[in-house]
Amino acid sequence: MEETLARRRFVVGYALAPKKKLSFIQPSLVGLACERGIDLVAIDTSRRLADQGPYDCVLHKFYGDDWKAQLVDFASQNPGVPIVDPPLAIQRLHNRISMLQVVSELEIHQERETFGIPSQVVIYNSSALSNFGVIGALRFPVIAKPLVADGSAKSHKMSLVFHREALLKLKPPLVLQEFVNHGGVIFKVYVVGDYVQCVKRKSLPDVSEEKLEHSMGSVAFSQVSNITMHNPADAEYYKRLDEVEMPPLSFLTKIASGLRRATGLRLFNFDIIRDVRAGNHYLVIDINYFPGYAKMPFYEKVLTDFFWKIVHEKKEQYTATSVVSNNECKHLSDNHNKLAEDTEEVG
Ligand SMILES: Nc1ncnc2c1ncn2[C@@H]1O[C@H](COP(=O)(O)OP(=O)(O)OP(=O)(O)O)[C@@H](O)[C@H]1O
Ligand SMILES: O=P(O)(O)O[C@H]1[C@H](OP(=O)(O)O)[C@@H](OP(=O)(O)O)[C@@H](O)[C@@H](O)[C@@H]1OP(=O)(O)O
Ligand SMILES: [Mg+2]
Ligand SMILES: [Mg+2]
Repeated sequence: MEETLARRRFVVGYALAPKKKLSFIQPSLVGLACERGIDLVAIDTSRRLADQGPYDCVLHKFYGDDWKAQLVDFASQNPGVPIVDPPLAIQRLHNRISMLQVVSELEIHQERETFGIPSQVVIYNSSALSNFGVIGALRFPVIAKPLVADGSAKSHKMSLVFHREALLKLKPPLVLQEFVNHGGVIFKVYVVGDYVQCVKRKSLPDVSEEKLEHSMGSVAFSQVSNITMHNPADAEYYKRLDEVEMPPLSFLTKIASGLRRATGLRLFNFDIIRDVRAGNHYLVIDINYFPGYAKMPFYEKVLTDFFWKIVHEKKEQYTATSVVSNNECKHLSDNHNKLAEDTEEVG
């Protein structure tokens, strides 16, 4: 028997929204995983999950009560198959208060660096926006963020608010979080199981006392740090960004492991900024489930290694039986390439 035929293959079933599928399921990832014996197979979310498979792992960024019930049903029938990640664990990130609560609870020992979260208050109704007892302790400017962070476009719509009066036009429920000057650079820390990688991204510029005094009302913005295409007009900024020192990886790894343990999540990133007033104090401002990994250097290898570990941890209980040779991996990758091109032409 040929060696390739004798090798056991594994199936990772994925349930992702169309946009996420397009960005994450790249031919380069599908091809590499295939070479390592792992087939990435789309789950048909219009059919019962428990009727599909067999899978060695279920990967998902998909929401709703029906989907949660499907996962529970699937888990009861396939107790050995890991679900990445459990809906209950993900849910904690859908509220910007419970999301950061977990950071405040971490106990990490690091010689030089310290970390925390910005001061913030939660506002459930409009009357609280004019209640000095509620907002009196906040220092302006503040960022108003929707309380819910469920991945909808609405949940990313924010405003930088310079003065108390400008709060009145905001629509609760929201979180008012103190804006911390951080040199216009944000660090995005990608976590994939026990792997951690940090990248620098553009952020909002610092607000000086003078600017605060002369600024009126508020400024709306959305997903500033998601810009990967550099505008040539910003050449000077990106030159400076290149030179910005990263936080020590050992420090970020400790935070990442702490968050992994506390939340039970394996796929997430967190945004962290360095307070310009105290060069070694950091603030975690956001945590995202299953972020845009395709923007992370070497994502194919990192994710393939992760899938490999997950399916091998469970290999005693395997049920999937598909057998594909390396030549077929090439076909699979080519087909995905074709699919991606077709989709691009359509879109
Ligand atoms: N407390 C803060 N102090 C300074 N800047 C902040 C603060 N909170 C947010 N920002 C800036 O606003 C941006 C958006 O905030 P945040 O990351 O909370 O939003 P998001 O929509 O959840 O982002 P993502 O696209 O990463 O999910 C940050 O990337 C950062 O540039
Ligand atoms: O769109 P991208 O692939 O870039 O990924 C973004 C991801 O969108 P998607 O899951 O719809 O793809 C966002 O998730 P939701 O909050 O909207 O759920 C959020 O995690 C962003 O932080 C990600 O960007 P990154 O932080 O990695 O730069
Ligand atoms: Mg963010
Ligand atoms: Mg976010």
